[in-house]
Amino acid sequence: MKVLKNEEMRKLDEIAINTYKIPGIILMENAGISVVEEIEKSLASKENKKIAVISGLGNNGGDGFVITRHLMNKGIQVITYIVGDTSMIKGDAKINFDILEKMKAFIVKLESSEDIIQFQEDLQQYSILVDALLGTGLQRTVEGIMREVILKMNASKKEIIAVDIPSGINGNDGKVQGVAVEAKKTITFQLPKIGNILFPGSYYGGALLVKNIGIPKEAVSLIQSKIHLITEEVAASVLSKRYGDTHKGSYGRAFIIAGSVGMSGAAILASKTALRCGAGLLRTAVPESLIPILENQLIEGITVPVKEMLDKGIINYLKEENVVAIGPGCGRSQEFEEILHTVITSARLPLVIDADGLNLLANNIHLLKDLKAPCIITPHPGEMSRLTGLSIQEVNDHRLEVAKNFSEKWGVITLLKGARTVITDPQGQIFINRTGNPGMATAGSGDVLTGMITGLLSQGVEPLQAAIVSAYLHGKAGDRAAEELGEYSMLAGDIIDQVPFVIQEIIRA
Ligand SMILES: NC(=O)C1=CN([C@@H]2O[C@H](COP(=O)(O)OP(=O)(O)OC[C@H]3O[C@@H](n4cnc5c(N)ncnc54)[C@H](OP(=O)(O)O)[C@@H]3O)[C@@H](O)[C@H]2O)[C@@H](O)CC1
Ligand SMILES: Nc1ncnc2c1ncn2[C@@H]1O[C@H](COP(=O)(O)OP(=O)(O)O)[C@@H](O)[C@H]1O
Ligand SMILES: [K+]
Repeated sequence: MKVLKNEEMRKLDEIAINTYKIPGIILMENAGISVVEEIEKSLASKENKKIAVISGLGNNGGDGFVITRHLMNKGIQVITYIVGDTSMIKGDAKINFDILEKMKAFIVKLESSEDIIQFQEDLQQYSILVDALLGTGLQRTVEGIMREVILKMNASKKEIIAVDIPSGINGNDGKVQGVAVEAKKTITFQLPKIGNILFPGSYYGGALLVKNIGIPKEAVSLIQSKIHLITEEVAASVLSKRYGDTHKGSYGRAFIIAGSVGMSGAAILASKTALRCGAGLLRTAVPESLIPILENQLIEGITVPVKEMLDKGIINYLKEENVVAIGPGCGRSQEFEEILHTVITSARLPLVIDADGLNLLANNIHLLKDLKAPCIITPHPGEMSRLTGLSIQEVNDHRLEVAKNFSEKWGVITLLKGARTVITDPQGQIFINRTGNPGMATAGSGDVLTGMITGLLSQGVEPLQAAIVSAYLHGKAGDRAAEELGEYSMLAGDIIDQVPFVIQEIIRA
């Protein structure tokens, strides 16, 4: 699903209105009605049915006027607050404002500090507040009366439903422009905006619902956005049912180079996951001293000593494999550095580089120019900072751009981990993942992700798809683990335990 910037959403509205001749007021009507449906759902469980719709002067406020009208028609008690000088309302919003006046709707204007004192008192009587102050037209830091109104709405602790995007959140990047509404749910129109998806905007928005407002599919296809939200349908298109007449060889051979003394767990986690994600055959190369531990923990996989790889020739050793992953828990030994160097510059099979593999790479980033095969790197922000020389703060502040620039510069698929993992390719495409939770911020969960990507690549899944689907699957398995065990207690191994159920769920859907 495409994710839009404010300007792109405006362009889409324009195409619908100018090319497809759908009057803007119809789009506004549909937008308002779609929010009313959600208000009714929230209202069903409440005794107090009184609602406040809090509108601005733009089209987001216009949606609010439509919402008021429909709630009135349904016999629901509703009061509209308007922030600012109502003589400034124009266009479709003005038409809807005039209708409300004719309907003798209860309208309160908020223009001064005294009005705010009364507003704060009033808020206690409502069951739901509808936030229709600012949408994709947010231009600058929110100040003055508008800021006061938002602060009072938040302080009221009432359930807030946001129209399109929580007011104060920048649709282009999810950042708070001074202050923002904290909503329980947000109904966004036609397609999500970046600010609905990325943090902190996503946190402020609560549950996100995307509602169609009648813009034709063809119009959507005219918008050239390169940013996509990863959906279950994408995962389902990759994780198809297996064909009956297949065998172990049909699902490929995966090779994982991982582990060091004190970090055998990383090798085990990645390996187990690759098998759970369907790899036909798996070999894991670890330092010799770890072999007994792996043999004990991973009976389905084959374990080989790293030294044997070096003795027999790294490339020769990998010639039957379909994918090689390097890095989880491998430390920064010279042996691994040599393997990484050779694999990057000479191996002709898909490559996944994670964790210490990335730390080793950071010392010698130019090796990537000699890649002979598709490569996926899976840094967390700390590793990305080492790879790029940017600070962690800079990486986190510009997650999409940082990952995109890295992919374009080095010709790799970049999977930048964290809350809202971002995947980018050398063509400038950006995919954002919404699954997952803070319970996954636990040692080893990154190793599980590497195992997933490796398992899918072994089965011939295209590298970009493997990265996208793994991020989705990983987060979804993490969400199930959090549901069962809680975010505090879940461990990386618990994510693996959920993988079979998640895959089955996706295949059956
Ligand atoms: N046909 C369509 O296009 C459809 C659009 N739809 C809806 O329209 C929304 C976009 O509407 P929009 O473009 O009118 O902008 P909107 O979010 O209402 O904000 C503009 C107003 O806010 C003000 N303002 C800005 N920043 C401010 C600040 N920091 N602090 C204070 N004020 C600030 C700005 O004032 P000005 O800058 O002019 O002084 C102006 O008054 C979109 O999110 C969706 O809900 C749907 O109905 C579907 C059809
Ligand atoms: N708050 C969060 N929301 C969603 N996913 C998260 C969150 N915190 C961590 N994760 C995911 O957990 C994984 C952690 O990986 P990583 O930092 O490499 O851990 P480790 O090195 O311990 O294995 C990543 O896939 C990351 O996206
Ligand atoms: K809003």
